[in-house]
Amino acid sequence: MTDSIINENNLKANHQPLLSAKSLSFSYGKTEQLVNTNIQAYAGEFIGLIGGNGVGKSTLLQLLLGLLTPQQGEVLIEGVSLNKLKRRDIAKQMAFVPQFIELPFSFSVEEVVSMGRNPYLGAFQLASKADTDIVKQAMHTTDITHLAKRKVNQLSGGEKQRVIIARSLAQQPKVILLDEPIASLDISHQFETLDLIQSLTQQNKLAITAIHDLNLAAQYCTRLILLSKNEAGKVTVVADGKPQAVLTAENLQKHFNIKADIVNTQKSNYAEASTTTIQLTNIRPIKKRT
Ligand SMILES: Nc1ncnc2c1ncn2[C@@H]1O[C@H](COP(=O)(O)OP(=O)(O)OP(=O)(O)O)[C@@H](O)[C@H]1O
Repeated sequence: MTDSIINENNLKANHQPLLSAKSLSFSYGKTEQLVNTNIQAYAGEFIGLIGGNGVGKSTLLQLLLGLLTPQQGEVLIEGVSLNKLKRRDIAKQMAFVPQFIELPFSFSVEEVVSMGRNPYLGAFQLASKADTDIVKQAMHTTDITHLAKRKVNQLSGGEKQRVIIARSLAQQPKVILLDEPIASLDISHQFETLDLIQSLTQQNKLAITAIHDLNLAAQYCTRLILLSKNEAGKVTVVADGKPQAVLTAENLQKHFNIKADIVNTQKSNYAEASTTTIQLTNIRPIKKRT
């Protein structure tokens, strides 16, 4: 067993999960979406939520945030059920970066990032110097200080994405949930955004992101959770672990309908240079029999 695995096991043995989903089942009306879904997620993890289109990744993120209510099961943050927490208390612990960004166009970047402080302010309470400093720091971390006075509707997709991440950082959350944050970004902004999320997890935050690019997921995420149909045809977590344990030939074939050559590699952009992962090359669809 390597040192990193021993450390990880110790970490999990000694700490309760930061966020956990217990036996979640959820239906949209009569349409069953997720069944008996269990997740235990820890501070410092960068978890990629993977699975085909329409499988339920966004739905699961909304359940974890408490924006959707499961018909069965519960979500707990630091052992406390979301049912027992007020919305603003959840917002102090968890922030969300949505798939489609709708920004109030007449606001400046600084004003939008300042909205991240709302859960901490009373109805007519003005922001304190401490609040302003947190907003400045969030803009600095996401490299948007130079955009502070610009109107958000004048920004590019990549810049808007950074504004939303800055707003989520201003919430000072322990957990950041992201729904395909790199989907509309060019390749350099994809790396930039993933680097940023990775640096947050290295500061002990928990990040869970829905992501379609399996190679970027394998390169950046410390753990992958695969949502798909199980043997009984019900959607749930069918694989959960390190990228090399989840992106197996069998899972690629069964849950993504692809074949690929699976190559062992190092996480070149990861703080621990010795961390290994896999890359998929020669990805090809499996031809359906006619
Ligand atoms: N508000 C809703 N009412 C009814 N059905 C919904 C609703 N939102 C999503 N669905 C359905 O639930 C299923 C899961 O959707 P969801 O958006 O969670 O999938 P996803 O894995 O995030 O998909 P994608 O990768 O395409 O973004 C889909 O079949 C979708 O049509």
